[in-house]
Amino acid sequence: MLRKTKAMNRLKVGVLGATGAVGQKFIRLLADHPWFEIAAVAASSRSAGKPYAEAAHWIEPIPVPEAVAGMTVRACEPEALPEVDFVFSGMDAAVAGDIERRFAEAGIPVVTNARNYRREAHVPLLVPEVNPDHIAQIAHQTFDPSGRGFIVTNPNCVCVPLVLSLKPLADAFGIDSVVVTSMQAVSGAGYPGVPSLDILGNVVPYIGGEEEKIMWEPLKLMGELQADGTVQNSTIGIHASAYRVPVVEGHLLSVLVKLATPGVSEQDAQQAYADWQSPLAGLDLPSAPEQPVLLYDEPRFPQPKLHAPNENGMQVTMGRLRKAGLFDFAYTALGHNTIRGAAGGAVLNAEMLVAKKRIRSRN
Ligand SMILES: NC(=O)C1=CN([C@@H]2O[C@H](COP(=O)(O)OP(=O)(O)OC[C@H]3O[C@@H](n4cnc5c(N)ncnc54)[C@H](OP(=O)(O)O)[C@@H]3O)[C@@H](O)[C@H]2O)C=CC1
Ligand SMILES: N[C@@H](CC(=O)OP(=O)(O)O)C(=O)O
Repeated sequence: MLRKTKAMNRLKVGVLGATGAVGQKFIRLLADHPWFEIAAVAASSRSAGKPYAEAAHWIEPIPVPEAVAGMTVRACEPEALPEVDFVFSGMDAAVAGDIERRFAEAGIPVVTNARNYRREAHVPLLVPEVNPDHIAQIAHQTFDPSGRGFIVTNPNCVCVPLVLSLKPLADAFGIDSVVVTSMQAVSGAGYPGVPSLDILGNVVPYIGGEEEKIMWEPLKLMGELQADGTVQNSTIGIHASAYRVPVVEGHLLSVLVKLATPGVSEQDAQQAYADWQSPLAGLDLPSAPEQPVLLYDEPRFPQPKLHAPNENGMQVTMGRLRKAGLFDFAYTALGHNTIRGAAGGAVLNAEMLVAKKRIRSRN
């Protein structure tokens, strides 16, 4: 259930990569969205021309939404989606770069989950509760001289719970360094993903390319926007180790943090979480969680099975905040990887872009 918000004429959206694991999550989240209406679904030439329900190997635990099931899948080309106001992208990163650029050049805003443009100098890497000011980077993009078309990205699915859980500490005390170990759900690898013989009853201590993203993306997310539209990356030191574990949904993180302020007590740290205010409060965005970060007292919490679905999968949960020997604090954090860390994060980004009047109806 989305939050009830003020009624508006729904914007027409296209979903690129609509048949994939993330694409299906978009379809599910958008099926009853109060601001957005799915006008078109698109995927590779393997799927184009087929009814959506036939082209997609549907893995969501609800039936394919009726309004989408019979839609004909289109090619991922701007000319094939003339009626859309903007597109979401859940395309394979191997092809997303060129295709997303073509949509932006054609004047169609792209809100993407793929990794291709995250490091681009003028492309926002956005978590709206953490760096909403980075939206101003859009004005410096050169994809479309008219300024209508642009690209906004959401981060890697580990980085979302990492930066959201660090943010209250960063605002109150500053952060010197972080060591994070991620225990990542199999759904992060898409479908069919990790072979069952590799992951059942097992842990795989390597996910290709993941640690590099976890060590870099938070620096941009927590960096400072400059007048020329670039971001001066944060200088926080981050070390990451990424593990694949036999969990279906929810990436669990073990985090060690050294603060920039000495002598912070456990009570002060807890108070920082209690006092922290989301910059989204009052914006009335349909997918925004009431409480973006929830810190549990119960030492057995959070757990992926119990808490990844909190607030429709959009809340980051934390627990076991405690003093830690060589560092200042240790804690556990959890985020729903395919919702908050992927499609849901992108939908929230689009809602923020609508609220900031960066996305509008093209008619
Ligand atoms: N799974 C996750 O938790 C997360 C995934 N991501 C990113 O999201 C993206 C999608 O991931 P996921 O859904 O798991 O991947 P899938 O492999 O399940 O889906 C890929 C999608 O891309 C489409 N596609 C493939 N080739 C082309 C092409 N040449 N032209 C147009 N469309 C094409 C596929 O269409 P078709 O069905 O026709 O082949 C399909 O719709 C990736 O970039 C991934 O890195 C990011 C964060 C988390
Ligand atoms: N690598 C992530 C999913 C993913 O595709 O991430 P990214 O969007 O950063 O490439 C995982 O396995 O859980």
